[in-house]
Amino acid sequence: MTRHVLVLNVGSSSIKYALLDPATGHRAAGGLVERIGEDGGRLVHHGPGEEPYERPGPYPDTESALAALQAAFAEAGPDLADARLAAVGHRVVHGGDRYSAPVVIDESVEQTIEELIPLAPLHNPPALAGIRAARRTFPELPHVAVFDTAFHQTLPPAAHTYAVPRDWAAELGVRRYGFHGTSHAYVSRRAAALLGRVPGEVNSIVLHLGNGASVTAVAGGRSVETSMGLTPLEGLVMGTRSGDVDPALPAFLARTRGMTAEETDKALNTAAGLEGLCGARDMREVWRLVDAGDPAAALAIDVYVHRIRKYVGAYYAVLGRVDAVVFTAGVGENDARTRARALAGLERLGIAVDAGRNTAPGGGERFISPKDGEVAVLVVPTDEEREIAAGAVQAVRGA
Ligand SMILES: Nc1ncnc2c1ncn2[C@@H]1O[C@H](COP(=O)(O)OP(=O)(O)O)[C@@H](O)[C@H]1O
Ligand SMILES: CC(=O)OP(=O)(O)O
Ligand SMILES: [Mg+2]
Repeated sequence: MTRHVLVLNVGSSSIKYALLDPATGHRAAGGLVERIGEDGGRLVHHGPGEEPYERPGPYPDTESALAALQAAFAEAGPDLADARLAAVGHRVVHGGDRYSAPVVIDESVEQTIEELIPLAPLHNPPALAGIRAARRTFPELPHVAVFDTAFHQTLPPAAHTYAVPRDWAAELGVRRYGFHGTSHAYVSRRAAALLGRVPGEVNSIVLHLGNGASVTAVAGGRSVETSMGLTPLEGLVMGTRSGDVDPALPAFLARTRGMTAEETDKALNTAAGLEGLCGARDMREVWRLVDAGDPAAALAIDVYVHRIRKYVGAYYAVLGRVDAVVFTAGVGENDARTRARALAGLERLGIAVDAGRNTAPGGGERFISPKDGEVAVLVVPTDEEREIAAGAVQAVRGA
């Protein structure tokens, strides 16, 4: 085997992982440890065998989950020694304004990730726990952090500055950072390739619609505007996050319901979005409710697609010229109904979805705009793991 990278995406209760060859993108294995620290913990590993290798937990913590992952490789393959690991690549959501590229992890990088916890309370603590545990599990390997924020370090000041007292920015780092950058970078590059052009010539609007969701305006390969801000709460409607609300809302809730800042923050992150509107966070479930005649679910879809359409129009204005609108992540890649609804009525902007192409079976990279469409509308499956693996190798070479 050529040299591989083990990519870890450690979330609050799960670890997604992949073993891949950064040169070709070939995935030798991958899997998921879910419900870490809860009942019903489970590991599912896809190795060389036909059948997935599954092991029930419990997995009380990140360390035990990583041990299970090592055991899965040992028992179901491929052999990690044969993979001649070049590095372990870690997804880290918040890198502040310190990192615009992947970085080899040392004590000071760990410390920065820790200092940024207040800005990404849901995401940075598990990532840091994962880094610490993985460095103990694989002490001989270089570990590289690849940040969601890095691609957005090109945002111009007019886009990343909030109109608030300026000492908040200087003393506290209050500004827009943007997230999902690894996905936006990869997907915008693939979109340029599908148009047969170099990234520097292409303007695109990338819609990353997963559990978390964000939209980025990419001008000539650089992020110039994005919907997430100081934290991954701002912008689009998400599975459990509100996206944009009036900034006066927390004060209003404090006065009327006595809710603390912490309580409001938690509610807006975990009990809002689709979940808050209709009791379901999974888009497939939301559509099931719509089809069963549930008016709350129908409204949830209306709010979700209205928000997307509003951002597409705004980012059209930011870019001036748009070559492609690109859908990616779980909803963007799989949900033709949401795609069609989100871009409905934008024909005057040259943006249209062809019904036949949009609903044609089969995944992969594809055009869903009409043949003579002015703006290309594309579906590009994201591959954050491949982008992280490539970034890890680049950082190790540069170190
Ligand atoms: N076939 C599908 N139709 C509609 N939504 C889908 C489909 N498959 C996955 N999704 C949605 O994608 C979302 C998860 O996206 P994903 O990119 O996997 O999220 P994350 O990586 O943030 O956990 C869920 O809301 C899920 O319902
Ligand atoms: C930053 C972010 O929202 O990530 P995720 O979509 O994985 O929650
Ligand atoms: Mg995701």
